Amino acid sequence: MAEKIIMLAQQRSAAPAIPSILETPTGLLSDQLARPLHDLRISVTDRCNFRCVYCMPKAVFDNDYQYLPHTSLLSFEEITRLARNFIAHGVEKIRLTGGEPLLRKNIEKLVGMLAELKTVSGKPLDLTLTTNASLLARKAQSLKDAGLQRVTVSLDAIDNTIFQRMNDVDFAVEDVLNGIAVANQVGLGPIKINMVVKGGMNDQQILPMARHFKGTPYILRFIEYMDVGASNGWKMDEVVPSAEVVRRIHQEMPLEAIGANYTGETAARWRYVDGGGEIGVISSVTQAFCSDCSRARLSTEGKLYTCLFASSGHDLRALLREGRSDQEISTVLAHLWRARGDRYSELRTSNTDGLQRRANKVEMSYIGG
Ligand SMILES: Nc1nc2c(ncn2[C@@H]2O[C@H](COP(=O)(O)OP(=O)(O)OP(=O)(O)O)[C@@H](O)[C@H]2O)c(=O)[nH]1
Ligand SMILES: C[S@@+](CC[C@H](N)C(=O)[O-])C[C@H]1O[C@@H](n2cnc3c(N)ncnc32)[C@H](O)[C@@H]1O
Ligand code: SF4
Ligand code: SF4
Repeated sequence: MAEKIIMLAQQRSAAPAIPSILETPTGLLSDQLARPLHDLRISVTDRCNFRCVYCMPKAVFDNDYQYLPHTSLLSFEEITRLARNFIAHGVEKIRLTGGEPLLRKNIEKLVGMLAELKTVSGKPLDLTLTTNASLLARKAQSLKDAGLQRVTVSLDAIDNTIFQRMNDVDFAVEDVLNGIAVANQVGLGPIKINMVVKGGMNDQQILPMARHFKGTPYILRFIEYMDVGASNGWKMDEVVPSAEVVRRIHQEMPLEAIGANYTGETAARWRYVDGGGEIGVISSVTQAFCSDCSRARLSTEGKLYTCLFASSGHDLRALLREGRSDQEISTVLAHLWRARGDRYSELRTSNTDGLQRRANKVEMSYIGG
């Protein structure tokens, strides 16, 4: 397979109409929908110590669940080598995720290795990590020292009973808040707080969460519950549209829309009219943002996925372990990105029933959220 892709890419790049990737001045790529490759999300483990009902429900992720064996995982050296190849094609942001990334042993070492890489234009990477914060208070300082720039923390409720119902392992809100405070103190900000809103589970927490974080340095973002993977039993009627989230908050704490920080940002931004800071809404179900999607995902075992909702990936680990050169790996990446036409969420909007039947969508804990 890899052989075929390399040959195909070489044939293509030999044709006069398509410049070879080595001739591309900045190494920047564009896919079938003219989207650049800008953001690489790396899943460093498929394991987690939470069992969030919308992500790793206990009924599926039980004691018999087969996680990947350690030998399947990419080593830190392999991750860094692939990251360098992605960066050569224009990646400027790397997010470490999972599963719970802070469960990966010596994660600080990987952060240190990635922090040394520079973008094509010579700037430092935007190096960040998404975490449930269970180990954040303990690790924040060493992550900062290793070169991590910022963190995003998931928190689905400010009410302890509701939060514990969401994480399903009795983890306390107070401990997440402590992790956030320590991360902020050591300089891992600006910190974003991600809340997945699942209708009937935690939507009554929209206002309490907004009240809690208003006027703090933290940016709260509400995420529409998505049909990722095949185990969360997703139903459209459990999605609370972002427009409803904004309506509820605006009624009590007036909001106004503000522009995006950058093209392809997942969140639409709103600020409090009274100067109390900003919130974001991530409307991947009701207002899909595929048209600007510049995100590639590297799974725990080294497969490249060009969409969060893909059912298969491309085995980059095999290339590494077969002893391929950086030039060959780079050629494969270029070929795969140029062939990319994914826009699952946009298609879902127009055909929910049909897409629900897509088989074997990968789990978010495996591909990285
Ligand atoms: N459908 C879809 N959802 C996504 C995608 N990327 C992120 N999300 C959702 O948005 C959530 C927030 O993602 P983050 O990684 O915090 O967002 P981000 O926009 O990369 O964050 P910043 O770097 O801080 O701007 C994720 O947990 C997913 O639920 C995507 O490519 N497609
Ligand atoms: C998969 S987790 C991995 C990182 C870390 N364990 C955490 O929870 O922050 C990354 C993000 O994906 C989000 N997520 C997981 N399942 C989701 C779903 N079905 N719909 C929307 N967001 C989801 C989580 O809320 C979290 O913010
Ligand atoms: S959302 Fe994050 S914390 Fe929750 S189960 Fe998934 S990987 Fe774990
Ligand atoms: S559904 Fe796929 S193409 Fe659309 S924004 Fe998400 S990852 Fe990107």
